[in-house]
Amino acid sequence: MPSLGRLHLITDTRPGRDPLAVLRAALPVARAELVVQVRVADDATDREAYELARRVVEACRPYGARCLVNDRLHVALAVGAAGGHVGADDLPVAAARRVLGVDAVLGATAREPVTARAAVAAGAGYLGVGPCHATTTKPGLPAPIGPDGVRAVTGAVTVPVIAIGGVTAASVPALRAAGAYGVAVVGALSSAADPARATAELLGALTC
Ligand SMILES: Cc1ncc(COP(=O)(O)OP(=O)(O)O)c(N)n1
Ligand SMILES: Cc1nc(C(=O)O)sc1CCOP(=O)(O)O
Ligand SMILES: [Mg+2]
Repeated sequence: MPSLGRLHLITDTRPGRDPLAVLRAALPVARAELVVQVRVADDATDREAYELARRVVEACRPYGARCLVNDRLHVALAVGAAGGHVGADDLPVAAARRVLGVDAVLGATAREPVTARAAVAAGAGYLGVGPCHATTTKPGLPAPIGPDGVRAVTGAVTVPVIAIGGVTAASVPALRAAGAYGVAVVGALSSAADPARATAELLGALTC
């Protein structure tokens, strides 16, 4: 199985955003280093999630980039995505693993070492760890854990840790120094004036 990409782009489906335009800008720059996580609003229909995920899988294919689907694992299976991502309100990790199968990419959210170890024992292949910094993209999150919180998790597991929450190119070096394998972003690409350039900056920070 190919190694996990280091730059995870999470789709921004808030009103006025164009997640496919951001994806089309990022793909030629990041290619197989890009993982696209299709994340839709809770009140989006399965049909809407399916249509977006189908288009993302199609766009990723020529670049060797992989698509994951957040929460809705039946959509991941239906579009032939590489896998999915689950958190505390979603299917338990072991159940998600049974749904997706042994070869799928399965990510789980973990905010501290105990839940991180439990998620890995249950079958997670990578962990989404955060929020690293303050973010306005998702309400209701706990306080930011910063690079020290990321370090606590990376010290407890051997799977790749993807740092999330308020991540920018400027914050990547400290997160890498804390042991993060990669980062997941919404705003750093979706709100960028030039998403291709922002992709290059994030990648540069991730790979230096
Ligand atoms: C890479 C990554 N990390 C964490 C999350 C958050 O997942 P979750 O806690 O299930 O919250 P929702 O995204 O479903 O609102 C993520 N999606 N990706
Ligand atoms: C979807 C999500 N989950 C988070 C978590 O910490 O679990 S933070 C987040 C949003 C990340 O968006 P941005 O890059 O714009 O801060
Ligand atoms: Mg979730």
